[in-house]
Amino acid sequence: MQQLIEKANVLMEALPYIKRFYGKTIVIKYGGNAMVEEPLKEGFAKDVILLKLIGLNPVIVHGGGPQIGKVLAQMGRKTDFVQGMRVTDSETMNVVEMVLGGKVNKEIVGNINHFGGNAVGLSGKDGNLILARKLEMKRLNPDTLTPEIIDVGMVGEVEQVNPAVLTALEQSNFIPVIAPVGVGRHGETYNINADLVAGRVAGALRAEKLILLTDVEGVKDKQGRLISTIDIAAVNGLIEDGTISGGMIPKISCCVDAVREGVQKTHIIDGRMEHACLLEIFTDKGIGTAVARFTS
Ligand SMILES: Nc1ncnc2c1ncn2[C@@H]1O[C@H](COP(=O)(O)OP(=O)(O)O)[C@@H](O)[C@H]1O
Ligand SMILES: CC(=O)N[C@@H](CCC(=O)OP(=O)(O)O)C(=O)O
Repeated sequence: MQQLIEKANVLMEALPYIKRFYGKTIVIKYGGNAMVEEPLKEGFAKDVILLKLIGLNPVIVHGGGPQIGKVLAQMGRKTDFVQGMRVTDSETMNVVEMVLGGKVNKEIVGNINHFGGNAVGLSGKDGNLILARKLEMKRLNPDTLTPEIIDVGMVGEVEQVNPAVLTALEQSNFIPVIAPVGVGRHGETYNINADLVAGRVAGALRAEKLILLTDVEGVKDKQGRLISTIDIAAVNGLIEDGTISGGMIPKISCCVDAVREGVQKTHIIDGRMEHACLLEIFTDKGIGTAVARFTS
């Protein structure tokens, strides 16, 4: 009997959050282990279905870097990364589009639909969702110490998000699953980092939340302890003093951009944990690191 009451208490803990987030958009960047391990894949699909059925509006943006890397390796092609971006020539672009828009996207859509949801896969080309331009990447020349532009090929940055197709899908109760491929003004195809796409989609939709699933607990301090909240005003300092480095820099920067565009709260959470999204959204403590405007 006690156990049953505890179950009811757990459900009741979610009540104020369901009320608060009812009808609101939650953008989730799906990637890392959560997209590889079977129980986590199933758990994620079910979490998304639950969110939709209780009246939230989940929008999924997925990654797939390791999956692209695997196919390129099988083809005997090597890839280079510059500042976390895959150098993308036209043949690599074809593989990226095939893997992200094909296999990876359809597997996620298939899983959500298999467990009872109603997902639709799309890339940034569909409905002109993600208008992109070539990313101008700069670095300091180590010999001359002058800034120079490095050509990373068909790597794009988001110029504009046109959310009409997402609004139409929401009105028909579909769950959109977006591959991070963009289209240029002349119809060219761009490979875009998935975190950046998720941040801009969340901004364009004025989402209530942006959740980035990664393979660490969240943002950690120099002693390796989880930082549970970060004000956007503190982010630059944490980068400058070396607390935040490497792959965490683009992640937290995209959280800051999303907050500036009107997203209420962003979260970097551990996708290795089962039901990570539900634990973040529906519990008092939440998990991972919340990045937002905590002071006015
Ligand atoms: N302060 C920090 N807290 C947590 N991780 C950090 C921090 N600074 C750098 N990192 C690095 O950032 C990585 C996450 O970025 P990345 O590997 O690009 O994630 P993903 O593959 O999920 O997109 C962590 O594995 C860690 O090595
Ligand atoms: C330009 C660029 O690097 N694009 C990424 C797109 C996929 C991605 O971002 O996947 P993850 O989130 O799994 O890293 C790539 O080619 O790997």
